Amino acid sequence: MNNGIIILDFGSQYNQLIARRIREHGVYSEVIPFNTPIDEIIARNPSGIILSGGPSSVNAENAHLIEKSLLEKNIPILGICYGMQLITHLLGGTVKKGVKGEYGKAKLEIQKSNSLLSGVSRFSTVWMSHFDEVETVPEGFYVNGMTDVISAISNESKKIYCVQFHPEVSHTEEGARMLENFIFNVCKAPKSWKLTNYIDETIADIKEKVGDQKVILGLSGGVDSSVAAVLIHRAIGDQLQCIFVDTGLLRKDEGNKVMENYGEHFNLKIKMIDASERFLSKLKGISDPEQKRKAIGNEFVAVFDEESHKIEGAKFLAQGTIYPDVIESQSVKGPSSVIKSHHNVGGLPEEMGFELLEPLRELFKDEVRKVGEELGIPHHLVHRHPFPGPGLGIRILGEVDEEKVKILQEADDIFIEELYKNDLYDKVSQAFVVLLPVKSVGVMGDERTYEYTAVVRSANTTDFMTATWSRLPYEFLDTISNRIINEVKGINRVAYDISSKPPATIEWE
Ligand SMILES: Nc1ncnc2c1ncn2[C@@H]1O[C@H](COP(=O)(O)OP(=O)(O)OP(=O)(O)O)[C@@H](O)[C@H]1O
Ligand SMILES: O=c1[nH]c(=O)c2[nH+]cn([C@@H]3O[C@H](COP(=O)(O)O)[C@@H](O)[C@H]3O)c2[nH]1
Ligand SMILES: NC(=O)CC[C@H](N)C(=O)O
Ligand SMILES: [Mg+2]
Repeated sequence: MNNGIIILDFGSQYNQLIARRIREHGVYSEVIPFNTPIDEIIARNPSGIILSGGPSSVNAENAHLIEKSLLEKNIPILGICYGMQLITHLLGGTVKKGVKGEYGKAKLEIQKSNSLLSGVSRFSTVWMSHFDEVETVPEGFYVNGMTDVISAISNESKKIYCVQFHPEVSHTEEGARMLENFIFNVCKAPKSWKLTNYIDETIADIKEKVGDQKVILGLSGGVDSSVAAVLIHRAIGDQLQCIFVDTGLLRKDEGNKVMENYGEHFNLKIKMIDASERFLSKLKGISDPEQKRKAIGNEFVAVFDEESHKIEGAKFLAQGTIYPDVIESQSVKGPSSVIKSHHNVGGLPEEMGFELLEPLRELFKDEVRKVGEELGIPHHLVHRHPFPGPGLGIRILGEVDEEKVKILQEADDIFIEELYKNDLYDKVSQAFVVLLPVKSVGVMGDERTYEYTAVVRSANTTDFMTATWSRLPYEFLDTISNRIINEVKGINRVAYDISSKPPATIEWE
């Protein structure tokens, strides 16, 4: 990571965003746990270190602390929110509980500019989320800016800068400039993060690591596994064997499309396993969402395990793990409650006996897409909406059977086709149809009908943690509804989901 920017993770929700913003400037950045030993941090030779925000309070008994000596290594430091409070606390200033805290927008007034705030207007809007506040600043520090509280302080000779607001979120008007000032003016970080270099280096690494052994990979046709497959194929060609499991719960014609797009076009060796009967029989009689997810997840592991051991001499298991998956699994944010059990190959048991190969584990999703495009994967494939492992199994509410799968595939296909036709697909983050186990009365051609209800769902989001429903044009919704009701036998009513996340979730189960 030589010369990149290290972000010490104290549990803020925005850490990934900071890293992405920095990488967008061509500077490498990574998020590591706050309690990483100092030697390890120094060994990475960072150009600068950012101490993130976090839920803890510096005065609390079990506060997340670091050794003060990290602030004395002559490496530029930026403390954000909790990071500012921590620096203040460690260097002899004081932090107290605020009276009401500041949440959301606040007005920042700059009183004394510095290298971090250079070029920032005297008054600007910043975004806050804190309760504690700095009461007195450490010796040698100046107050550079105020909201209702002390909001920017620094000690320029020590190259330590602190802000109480979050420069990484877009609601902080001049936040981008501040981060840019930090990485270039203060840290003098080199612009050495280029995806083309990453591709070349990764291909060389894979070649060296794999030698003349075989690699297997679960290919879903989704973005991550497909980009991983094409990248690995570049490195080792036919030593890569892909396994594509047709769970019977995929979108219309998905199997053929995967074989065509990646088998024919990219010459990947793909073994397609038709396991639809196995999955459908395991789902018989189950209508509880969590039980369905578990049943599908277990069957997936069973099928994958059997098939992978049929491939002689396979030593490596490749996965499309990406950086957010890595950060989420190591974050300090304790265990959160289980809303849904997500399943994917990341959940494959360790005792399968393969060595892991994860060539995308340092990349964010938008970077994975760029790598895909560099490798020649067409735009519409690398910009596909995510599709969950359990597939249509969790979009058919209640018990799943073959007939319902067919009905849903047809309806979903119409929706997606129309989104592309109307140039809307890339404007929404995830769109699909859900089939309800609810029948209602309708009238078609003077005949009474009694059929299922379909719900059209489209969400806009950047991180899939929060989302709003897409404001699709009425005329467009009208087209969808007409086409689905007229063309799909079994559906006589269409509803549009206008719930945001939270409190709803994107999927219905
Ligand atoms: N039908 C399938 N056959 C083989 N492997 C699969 C299948 N479905 C999922 N997987 C494996 O599970 C992993 C996780 O799935 P996930 O949906 O998170 O990622 P993805 O499908 O690669 O990308 P995206 O997030 O764009 O859908 C995939 O990378 C793939 O290795
Ligand atoms: O690979 C996956 N395996 C799963 O089991 C799974 N469940 C939900 N999702 C996807 O996660 C995102 C957030 O979904 P929710 O708002 O419904 O929790 C959305 O993009 C969902 O499609 C899954 N992806
Ligand atoms: N967002 C933050 O980093 C908050 C810091 C600290 N927990 C506070 O409430 O002041
Ligand atoms: Mg997927």
